[in-house]
Parts: sequence; structure tokens; C-alpha cells
Amino acid sequence: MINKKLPLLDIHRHLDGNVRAQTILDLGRQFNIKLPADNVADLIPHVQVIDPEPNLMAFLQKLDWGVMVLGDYDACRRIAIENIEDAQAQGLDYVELRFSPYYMAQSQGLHPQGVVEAVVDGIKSATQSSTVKANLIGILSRTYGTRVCQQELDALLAFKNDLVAVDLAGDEIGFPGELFVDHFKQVRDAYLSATIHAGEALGAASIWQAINELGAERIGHGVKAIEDAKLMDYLRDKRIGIESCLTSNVQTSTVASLDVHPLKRFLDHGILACINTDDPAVEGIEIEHEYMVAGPAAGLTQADMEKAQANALDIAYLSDAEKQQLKQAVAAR
Ligand SMILES: O=c1[nH]cnc2c1ncn2[C@@H]1O[C@H](CO)[C@@H](O)[C@H]1O
Ligand SMILES: [Zn+2]
Repeated sequence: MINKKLPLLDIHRHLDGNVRAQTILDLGRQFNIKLPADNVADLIPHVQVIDPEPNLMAFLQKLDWGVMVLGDYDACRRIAIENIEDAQAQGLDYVELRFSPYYMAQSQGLHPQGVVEAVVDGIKSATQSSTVKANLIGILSRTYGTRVCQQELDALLAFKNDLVAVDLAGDEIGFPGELFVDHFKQVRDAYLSATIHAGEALGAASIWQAINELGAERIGHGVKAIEDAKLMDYLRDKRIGIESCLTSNVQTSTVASLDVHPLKRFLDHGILACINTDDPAVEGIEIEHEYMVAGPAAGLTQADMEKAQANALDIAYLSDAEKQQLKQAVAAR
């Protein structure tokens, strides 16, 4: 269960993996984009994972309709705003929303920098009338290769003051972290943090690479860390957080089932691991489901889940003062 006395955070949540089915229909109509269905019920199987997919790349295809309908910058702004509305409806106190401007731009020929501007603007205006606090993480979609990722990085760095970190997501096997060393040097030179999707489709070596060569001080998924005892100690000792996403890991077939998910063992080992959604609309889940259903199914006790909730605040990209404020706001409610 969620402990309402502690701040509720989701710090691994893809804004562009969380487009409402109704919004996909609306935007499809607005921009005359032919969709595979004309009502929500029939669209769901195309935009949501129903049964586990055979692998990560099959899972990621389910995100495609959500960006295919982004016909102009206002559409990007709209999905950013709706992400804040959804977070508020879920009782989240703080979210780190991540997005890939090239992925959002490519299908309708938008400019990645315009997409960043629209998302930043949408988040700023939506948080003004909301109790949810939000920060943005820029994503380099590795699936498009190093050159596109450089363009994507340029677009993100033009708005670096509106971001807290940069992430590397997409096809971990086809485009391993070794290809992106120069990109993440630029990220560090811009004084931005790095969180990297690693150890999801590849093994523990990919997590070491993310830490040692890309400067990751948080890891997305990191499931395969469990295979390397030295890495487990290193993550704990260096306080490198793991952003776990339970349901996502089943739906991508990264783990066979929740009862073998390593999150419980991460927590027992003293690693700063936490519970997050990943792509809520695509997965057909929300943060509450992860605490109420997925957590217990992964063997987490109530104390484990409270630890995970506290860990999220610990590793969030917030200053100590901001963390304190968040705690006080929750205590006062
Ligand atoms: O679970 C995941 N693992 C790896 N990459 C992901 C996952 N979910 C989404 N994306 C990737 O993130 C970008 C959009 O934000 C896209 O590149 C999408 O493929
Ligand atoms: Zn992710």
C-alpha cells in the first residue's frame, strides 16, 4: 500500500509513453491521420500491452501511435499538460517526466527543438494550477543512432535550464552505451545529471558501462544487476539509485514473472531502489497498481514498499531544501 504520510513520487515515467487513448483518437481526427480504430475500446489493443510481449522492442512498438498523432507543437503541449493532470489524479506529489523530442517529432516532421519548447511550456503552465511538482528529463532515443541522438541532444541542451537530467532509452542491444560516450560528456559539461536505461535488455556489464563511461548516477530498470555481486555492493556503497518498473519488466519479458523480480533483493541489500510506472498508458497500469498489486506480487512487504517510497525521495533530482518542502507539505495535508 502507498503510505499517504510519505510523499508519493514517480521518477521513471515517460511522458510520450503516457498518451491517453482518447487523445490519440482526438489528434488522429484533428490531423487526418488514419488510425487502426475509431473508438477507445478498439484502439486499446493497438496502444496498450495486453499480454507480455516477447521482448523490449516489441513492447516499444506500442508507444508508436501516441507519437504518430503529434501533428503540431500544440499537440505536444497537450500531452504534456495531460501528463500533469494524470499525475494529479493519481495522487502523485512529485514526478520526473521524461521524453524524447526526436521520437515525438519524427513522424509528422516537427523540429525536435520546437517539441522541447512545447513540452517545457506545457509542463510549466499545467503545474501552476496543480499540486503536483514536476521536473523534466530529456531522452536520447538510441534506436535512431548516434547522429540523430546528437541532434536530439542539441535540442535538449537549448533548454538545459528546464531539465534536470538526460537519459538514454530505446534499443539497448542494437545501440549499446559504448556508442554514446561523447554525448554524455556533453551532458556532464552542461551540468546535467545522467540516468541511463541499462541492464534491462543487456546484462550487468551494460550497467557498469553506464556508470563508468556515461556518468550515470541513477539507473533505469537495472534488473540484471542481480547477476553481479560486486555491482550490487557498488550500487549500494555509491548510492546509485535503481528506478525499478515492475509491470514494465514483465511486459517486456525482462523478467519471467513478478515473483522472480529482483527489486526485493535490491532493497534487502540496501540499494536505493524505488517503484515507478515507466509507460503507464501503454502498460494499462498506474502507480497505485504498482504499490497495491505488483509490489506484493514481487514479494514486497509493507515495510519494503515504504522503504521504496522513501528511496524515491532520496534519489530524486531535487535539492535538499525541495525534499524537505515536499515532506512538510505532505505532513501538513
Ligand atoms: O522500458 C523502456 N526501455 C527502454 N526504452 C524505453 C522504455 N519505455 C520507453 N522507452 C523509449 O523511450 C523513448 C520515449 O520516451 C522512446 O525511445 C522509447 O522507445
Ligand atoms: Zn523507461
